[in-house]
Amino acid sequence: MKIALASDHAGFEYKNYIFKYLTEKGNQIHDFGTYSGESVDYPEFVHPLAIAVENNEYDFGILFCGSGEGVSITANKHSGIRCALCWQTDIARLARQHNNANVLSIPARFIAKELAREIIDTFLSTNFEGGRHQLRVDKISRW
Ligand SMILES: O=C(CO)[C@H](O)[C@H](O)[C@H](O)COP(=O)(O)O
Repeated sequence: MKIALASDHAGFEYKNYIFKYLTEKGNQIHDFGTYSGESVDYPEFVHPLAIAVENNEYDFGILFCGSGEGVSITANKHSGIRCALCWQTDIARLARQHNNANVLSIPARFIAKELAREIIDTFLSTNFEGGRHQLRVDKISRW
């Protein structure tokens, strides 16, 4: 799978951990930054990832910040992005099954790295159910 990653400083450590994990599993990963723990502004890293995912250059995007909120709010400004903030595996599963989410947001300051990994595995391995959910997803951007 082709997966794009991005974070701010608060999500930097988790992004690096997940980059290594997903690369070792055989995925093609692109890191849109940030590239250090120095304080940065998350929109600068989220917008380029969102544009690339929207252009189908990647199968999915995964974002990391302290609460997961800022990166999620930013990503969802792009009409082709459905970014889901997930702190439990069941929420990640439903984000794919019901919402066809194409970007996942991880609250790095609120969950353990191991749980983040499980959430990401669930998100990437769950398919969209379509059907009644497709009608709803279509109405998100066509209102
Ligand atoms: O956008 C956020 C808050 O909803 C993210 O959690 C950021 O990572 C956070 O705002 C960064 O805070 P900091 O005090 O500048 O490290």
